[in-house]
Amino acid sequence: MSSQVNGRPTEPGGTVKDREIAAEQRYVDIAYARLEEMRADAQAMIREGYRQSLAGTKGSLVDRDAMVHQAALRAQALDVADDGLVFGRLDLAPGEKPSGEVRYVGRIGVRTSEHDSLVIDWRAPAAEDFYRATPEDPRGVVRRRVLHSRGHTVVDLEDDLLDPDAADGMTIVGDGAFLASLARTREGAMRDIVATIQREQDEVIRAPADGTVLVRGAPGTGKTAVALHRVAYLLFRHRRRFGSRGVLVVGPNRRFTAYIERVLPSLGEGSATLRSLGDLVDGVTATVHDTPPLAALKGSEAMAAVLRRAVADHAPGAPDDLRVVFKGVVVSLDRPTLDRVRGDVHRRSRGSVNAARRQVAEMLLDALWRRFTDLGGPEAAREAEGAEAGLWNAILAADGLAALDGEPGRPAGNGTPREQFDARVREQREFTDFLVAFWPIRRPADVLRSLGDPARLRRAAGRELDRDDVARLAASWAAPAGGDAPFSYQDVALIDELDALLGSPPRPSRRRSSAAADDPFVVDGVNILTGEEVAEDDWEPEMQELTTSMERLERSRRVDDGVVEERPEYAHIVVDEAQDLSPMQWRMLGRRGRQASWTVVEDPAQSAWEDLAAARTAMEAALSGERPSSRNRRRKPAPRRTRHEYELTTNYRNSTEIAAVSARVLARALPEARPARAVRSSGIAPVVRVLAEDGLAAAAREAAEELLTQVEGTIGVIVPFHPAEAHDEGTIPLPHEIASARWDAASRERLAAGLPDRVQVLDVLEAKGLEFDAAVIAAPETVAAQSPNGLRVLYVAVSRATQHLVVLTAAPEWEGILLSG
Ligand SMILES: Nc1ncnc2c1ncn2[C@@H]1O[C@H](COP(=O)(O)OP(=O)(O)OP(=O)(O)O)[C@@H](O)[C@H]1O
Repeated sequence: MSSQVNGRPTEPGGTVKDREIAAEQRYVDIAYARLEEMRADAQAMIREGYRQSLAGTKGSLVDRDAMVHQAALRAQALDVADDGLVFGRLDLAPGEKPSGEVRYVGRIGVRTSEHDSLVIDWRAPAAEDFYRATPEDPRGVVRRRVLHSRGHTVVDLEDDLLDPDAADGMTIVGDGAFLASLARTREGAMRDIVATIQREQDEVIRAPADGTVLVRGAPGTGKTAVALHRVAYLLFRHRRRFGSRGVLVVGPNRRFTAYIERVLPSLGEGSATLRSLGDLVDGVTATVHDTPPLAALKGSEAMAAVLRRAVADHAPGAPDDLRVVFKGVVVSLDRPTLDRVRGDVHRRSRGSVNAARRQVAEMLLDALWRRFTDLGGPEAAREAEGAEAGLWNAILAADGLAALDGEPGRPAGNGTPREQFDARVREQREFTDFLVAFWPIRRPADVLRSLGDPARLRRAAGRELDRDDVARLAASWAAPAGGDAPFSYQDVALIDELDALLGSPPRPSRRRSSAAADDPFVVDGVNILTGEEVAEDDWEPEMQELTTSMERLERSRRVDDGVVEERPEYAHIVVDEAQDLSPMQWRMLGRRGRQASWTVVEDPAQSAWEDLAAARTAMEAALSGERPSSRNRRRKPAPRRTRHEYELTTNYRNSTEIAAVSARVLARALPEARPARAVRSSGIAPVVRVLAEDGLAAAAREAAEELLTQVEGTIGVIVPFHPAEAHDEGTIPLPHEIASARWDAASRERLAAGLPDRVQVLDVLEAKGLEFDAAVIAAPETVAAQSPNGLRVLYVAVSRATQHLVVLTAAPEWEGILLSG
């Protein structure tokens, strides 16, 4: 970036820069005054909306809803623009206007009451030059000026002279404020970068809205920042398309989503949905990470087939014989027959097991009828009925009473013998009770937990899992004493897969009780075949029309008893840290974006994933809108949608000193990879301390305390991952497992006890995507040995800090590895 310093005093009490700042302040004041008027207009509109609602007609309620909603959005956008409304100015080369046009760029567009532009929205086409112009390609821009403000006050300026030949008498001021802004203190939450978006970043932000935008870049190159600004851009430019069907932003974990959650609102966008991979399924929350080997197992696509078989197994507690009586004949189905019925239903029911109870009822009746005819059918029934009537008549005669009416064995009622059979069997409570127990409505989370039973998991394992796999998986889902096993991030994708296999139960709806009064499948007010609630006559359909759009949305996403009623689909999905998604997680995302366009940002060098190729195949399937299927695993690749690929090359996070350390780790992890270019030197050398293994935790705390006196912002203490996975007795833990066992939750809590909030103690997997002013890395040797891609995990850890890096190791060779390569 070219800039010239020019701060010479010109007159008493002021510099050139002061004068320029004062001039810009006058303009900014005018823009704020107009913003205030626009705010007053929006408030007036909200009041008008409520006034109309008092008129009370149905039509006016709908109008009110729309008007208040629009006005509230507007008021919200105007509020976020309040801080740093104007941040850029472009002076264009003389063209139609002899002195050249001046454009101001800001967080939102502001026009005068006569509709002349005062400030251009940063996402508008006219603002593009602000981010794209360079001295090599000035695009008609002579001078680009960045205004740094605090609240409504302009505090600094920085100019780039892009076309010196056209800069006739123009003042150029600046002192590297951009680089200075990179060194600013981090406050624990990510901030927007609208004022300083760089050209290569802007190209990604404004990339075409269709197909897939794939962005790669090393740590700190702004991938996350760019992805979020792209969301704001897409919602601004294609509001109708993306605003109505929604944009989903997915991050790796909750710590990360908390870190980035302020960026979109600060850009005036509250409408995108931000979720971590652990919260994508309504009603389920991941609270733990699996160890890398267990995550690899749970995340592999083979689990799709395992889960399909698990769903086809009998439900826990399902009865294994059915007995009904027809005309005195006991007809029963044994376990093998019931298994056959179950298998047939699963083969025929397409993707909605929970909705298949009607089919089950029909197939059970078929099987019962076959069994009945095998037993002699109507003939046997006649005989049985005859014997029964004979017995009764004998009893009656003994009491001196008349014999029973009717001929034994004659069909009672109408219809064919089969129809009569069906009607009689259906009426029997034994049959309906059996149906409910044999084919219960199953909740995905329960099915997953049921696989904590090794015998059940073994039945589902097929060739996909060996004995060891079964034991490890079952142990992770088995209920510990006093509760349920917590769900992990990978479990959530499995639950979503199960949800897709089970399908929603038939939608509860209401109908008139009179229609259902004599229906034998209505048990306790619910039709057990359709799931319909049979209501009394108090249902008022007109009430539905009085709900607002928000209430309708709420209801459509309602979670009913743990069964996800409706999985939302989005128009655009942003996936951050995409290199770490497992195939099963890609399948989960794919279900939410079959028609979506995508922005995928990743750094393969930071991937903890072992089988990246399998994850790539699953990613391609998700991006192409392919319907994932476990039956048809050798699927034809779907036609690829348009793809735009970008690479970001400048590291805005790390000082050059820290970047050198991370480049050394990268060279070991992936010798062929290229590190990004860091642009800011801090003069602060990274530190490596060699200590005894058992002194590492105490040293980490000491280092954090020391750093508290050196930086004003955040400090991350990044420790090895603690293996939560249960070990079989007799298994000898590997040395790194012994070492990492020191970093369990209790020791981490001890480490953090009493330290201020700006110190965070977290494990290497949680550190992904985060940023701190100072980072303390404990035991790099353990991190590197913990998983096959441990060096890449370490690469993530050492690239988190902006200013200070302190590494504590018990392995002396790591001093050389990190400091001299
Ligand atoms: N153009 C820019 N102007 C100012 N700051 C920027 C710019 N681009 C990026 N940054 C800052 O650099 C830091 C790193 O950005 P970000 O977290 O988006 O990088 P990343 O590529 O996603 O990193 P990682 O791969 O480690 O997750 C953030 O503090 C971000 O605000």
